[in-house]
Amino acid sequence: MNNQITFKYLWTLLLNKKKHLIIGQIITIIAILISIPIPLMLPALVDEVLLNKPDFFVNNINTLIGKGSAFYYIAIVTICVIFLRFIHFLFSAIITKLFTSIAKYITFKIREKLLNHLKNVCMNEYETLGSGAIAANLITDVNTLDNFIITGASKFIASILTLIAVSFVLIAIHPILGLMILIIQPIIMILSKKIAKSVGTLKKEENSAIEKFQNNLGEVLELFGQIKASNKERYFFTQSIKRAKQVKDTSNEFNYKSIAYERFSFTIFLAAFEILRAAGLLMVAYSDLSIGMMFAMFGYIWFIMTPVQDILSMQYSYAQAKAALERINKILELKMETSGNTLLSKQNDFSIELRNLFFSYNSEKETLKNISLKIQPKDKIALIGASGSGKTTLAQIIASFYTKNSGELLYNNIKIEELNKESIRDNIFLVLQMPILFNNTLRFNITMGNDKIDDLEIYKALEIAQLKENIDKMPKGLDTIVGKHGIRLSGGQRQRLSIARMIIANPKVVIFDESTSALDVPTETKLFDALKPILENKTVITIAHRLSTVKNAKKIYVLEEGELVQTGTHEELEKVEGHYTKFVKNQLI
Ligand SMILES: Nc1ncnc2c1ncn2[C@@H]1O[C@H](COP(=O)(O)OP(=O)(O)OP(=O)(O)O)[C@@H](O)[C@H]1O
Repeated sequence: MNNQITFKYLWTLLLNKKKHLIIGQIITIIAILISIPIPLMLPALVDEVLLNKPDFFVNNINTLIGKGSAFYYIAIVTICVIFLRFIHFLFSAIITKLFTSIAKYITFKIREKLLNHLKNVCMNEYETLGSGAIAANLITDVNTLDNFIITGASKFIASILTLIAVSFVLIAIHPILGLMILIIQPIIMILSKKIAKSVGTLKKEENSAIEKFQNNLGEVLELFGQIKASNKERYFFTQSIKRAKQVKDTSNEFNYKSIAYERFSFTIFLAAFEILRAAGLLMVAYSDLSIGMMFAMFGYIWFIMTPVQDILSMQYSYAQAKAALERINKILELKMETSGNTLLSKQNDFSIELRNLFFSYNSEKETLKNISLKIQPKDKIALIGASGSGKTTLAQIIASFYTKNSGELLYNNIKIEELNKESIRDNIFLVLQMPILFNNTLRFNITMGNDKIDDLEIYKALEIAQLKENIDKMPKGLDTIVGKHGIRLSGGQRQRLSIARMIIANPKVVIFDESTSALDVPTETKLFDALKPILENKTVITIAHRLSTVKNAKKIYVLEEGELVQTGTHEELEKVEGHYTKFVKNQLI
């Protein structure tokens, strides 16, 4: 799929920052050139000053500054080394700044692409992944890519260049010892990497055990009262103890083995270092390698550790990035909602018609089967049925949240496929039983962030929704923060807030999905009395379990296991023995 994020796509984004990239690479080369001679400079003085064999450094100091004592030469070279180290640091900081900005640009572009796709994804598709997985993709997986880009764009090339430059220096000083270092050192590091990998597996096992323990503990503590009430302490706490034991076992395994492996790997490195040191001494004894250059070569053994490590970790970082890309692309694979060009005007009333409509959330079960109905403008209809019969689903299909599987859905005799989805949702308001609120002010939740709506209008809506009194009592009034999901409001307050939101939105069609179930009967009656003039000119679809709420509807539809089984007025339906009469009898009981 060409919409996917591939390594090629990352490369294209990288090339958008070509200027930064080129400057970064040039500064990297300069920084490498500055750092390469550092391990060589002071050891060279062993030969030139201590063993009295003046060469490059002493000769140049003599010509440029003048002759002096051993202290004088050592001091000058030390100052130069320290100076070079600071300059190298300065360049490294610039490089980090440049490459970080490139990586952040790319990760921002990826997040932007994902969010732009997500905003147009179908609800049915969205639910296949769920908010948790999507959030993890957008945060953790994109961070993994960020890490890969920084490693790849800056460290990888720099490490290869450093290794090439050091190889030249080592082979120029002493080819045999140089080659030995260049071969043995990476082998040791590969070995340590392998050891680290097995420690990584143990760490994963420990993390998984901790996660299971944490989830179990969280649930047990949250449901402590429930567990006590059902006398199930022994069962639940035995489970928690079992999980705690798994944490003990895996942590124990990881802790001692990780320390042992770490020390083992360092010991192997030191052993190799000793072998190279011995080889160095032998080269001094049996070849033309000077003592000073031998020390310099030891310095380079430490020097190449970082670039070798960076190159080796590139493989790991690449594998991680590949896995992260696969997960990220799952978001981009979610099908987008299609939207037509025809607008459903807010000025004109419209009918809603369903013809042989089928819908399912998943392949296991059909939730709505062969639904056909027509709702005329300003109709007042009711939808009843047992719990799980598909009422909310039907309401959400009408409000165009979900996409039907087959059949037809028409607004004003225009097929949904031809209509602009935004214009449908602008005209249809679904008042839910459990409205989800933003953790923001009451004002924000009522206006949905539309600051053109003034407080006067909000208060009017609140008065109709029977919520004004409650809000007047709150010290911060409309500026009260409602908490996550509206936790600081009661269920009934949340429902009335959603009704106030509907009044402000002023749609053509209102669907009440058990939207007043948390209200007491007097408040509900007052609310619907106040709403009467507002609803008069609107199409109203009411989903309710109370007979009193549905009785006066112009038409009542009865749903049973996703099928429309009865249609008619209260009086008509009452006459035939069937689902509706059962519903009425249940109410009377
Ligand atoms: N998001 C979803 N994903 C998968 N299945 C769902 C989803 N929402 C509802 N269902 C299933 O679809 C069926 C119909 O659910 P729906 O909520 O439409 O019923 P309902 O008649 O409104 O029930 P209630 O009166 O209890 O609100 C149920 O079997 C339910 O489990």
